[in-house]
Amino acid sequence: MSDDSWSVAVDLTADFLQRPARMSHLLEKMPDGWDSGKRRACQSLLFGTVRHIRLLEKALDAFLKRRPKAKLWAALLVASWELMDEPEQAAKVVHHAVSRIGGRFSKPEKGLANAVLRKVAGRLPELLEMEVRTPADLAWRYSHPKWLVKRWLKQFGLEDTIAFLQWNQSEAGVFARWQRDSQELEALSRIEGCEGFFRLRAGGWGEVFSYIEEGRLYVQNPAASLAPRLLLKSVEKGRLLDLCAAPGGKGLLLEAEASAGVQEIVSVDLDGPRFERMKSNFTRYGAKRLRAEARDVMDLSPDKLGSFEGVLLDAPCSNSGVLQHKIDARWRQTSEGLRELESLQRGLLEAASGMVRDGGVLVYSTCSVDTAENESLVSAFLESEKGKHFTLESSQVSLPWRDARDGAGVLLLRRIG
Ligand SMILES: C[S@@+](CC[C@H](N)C(=O)[O-])C[C@H]1O[C@@H](n2cnc3c(N)ncnc32)[C@H](O)[C@@H]1O
Repeated sequence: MSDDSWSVAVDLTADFLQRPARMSHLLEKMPDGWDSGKRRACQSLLFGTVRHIRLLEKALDAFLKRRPKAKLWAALLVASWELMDEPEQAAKVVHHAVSRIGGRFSKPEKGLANAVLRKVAGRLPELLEMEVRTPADLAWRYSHPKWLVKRWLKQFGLEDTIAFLQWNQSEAGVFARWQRDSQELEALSRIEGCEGFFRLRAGGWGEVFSYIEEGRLYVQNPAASLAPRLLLKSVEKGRLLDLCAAPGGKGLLLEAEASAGVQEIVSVDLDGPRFERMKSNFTRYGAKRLRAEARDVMDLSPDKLGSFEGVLLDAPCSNSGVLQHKIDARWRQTSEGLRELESLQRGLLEAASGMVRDGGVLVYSTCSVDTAENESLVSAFLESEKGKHFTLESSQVSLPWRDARDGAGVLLLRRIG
């Protein structure tokens, strides 16, 4: 690993500690001229450190009277992640980290790093082997906010919550689906139980890259198929409405799998960069039946767009089902923010319901595993003035630790009058 990759990983970790920004935004700060090897090395250090941040902090805090200034603290965290990742290389890791720290910080700071990292190398295996059960212990062991752990303990119980936390801490796989002209590739292996989806083998990017660029292969988690496929089971002809659609992943699946009787799919999202990305995805993937409309779902009415046989609402959510690959998201949530989200989801569901024609179906979906954002939200809608025209026909939940794919909630409602 180059000193550059290490040093930039330290700077980006310090940035993250100051404000838990999205990882994708932090990665944009890597120097332009870097080759893929340097990028990969830096990203892997940053992701490992951020994913395990509370555990690494706990290991270090035990040997420090107070935390040092931000950049040195970040350097110690990155080095501690390396110790956790490669325990058998501890002596080498400490040696490299101390010499890099010596190149950036003062002599006493180098001395401090040397003393602390040697102790951390011994402490980390002990922490990893500890049996943890309380919300506070689970929170540091698996690096999640305590309030989220408590919430999940209430909903899933101890065993499943631990399995969920462990899932979030494991490295995310990459999955893909052929949009058109599928072919057998070494880099892609079939996934049992999820028709049409493939797992990308480690080191396989080189082989698939051109297919993605040409608009043939779409990177997508198998859980993303649940909502569009449930909708398509109920609609064989007419028009479909794809709400909260950008960047267009579920819309593209609708386009690829809808029967010939479906003439048009209207994909709606707010104007902005995500909408533009959706439009260019539709062009790149040659999606002829998809029409992108920049609109606010709250302002939709059948007067403008007509009504639809099938409506898919993929509501913005807490992302609790995709924390394995959105490793920063857990730190950007608050319980207050969740309540605001639930109220937005309720508003969007009510607005979406107005677009379904008599006898038609509405699929509500999120990438959250929380009942409050899925089943409970839909139950409350069914009790409301608008909801009394609908009945719940089916619902599915994808639980990552059980189903080995992203989490999701998918509920199908039918308009009965
Ligand atoms: C879960 S993402 C959608 C992912 C998308 N369905 C896909 O499969 O690629 C939620 C989307 O909701 C959109 N959104 C949020 N509020 C909206 C509103 N009032 N009107 C339209 N779109 C909205 C966001 O811009 C975001 O793109």
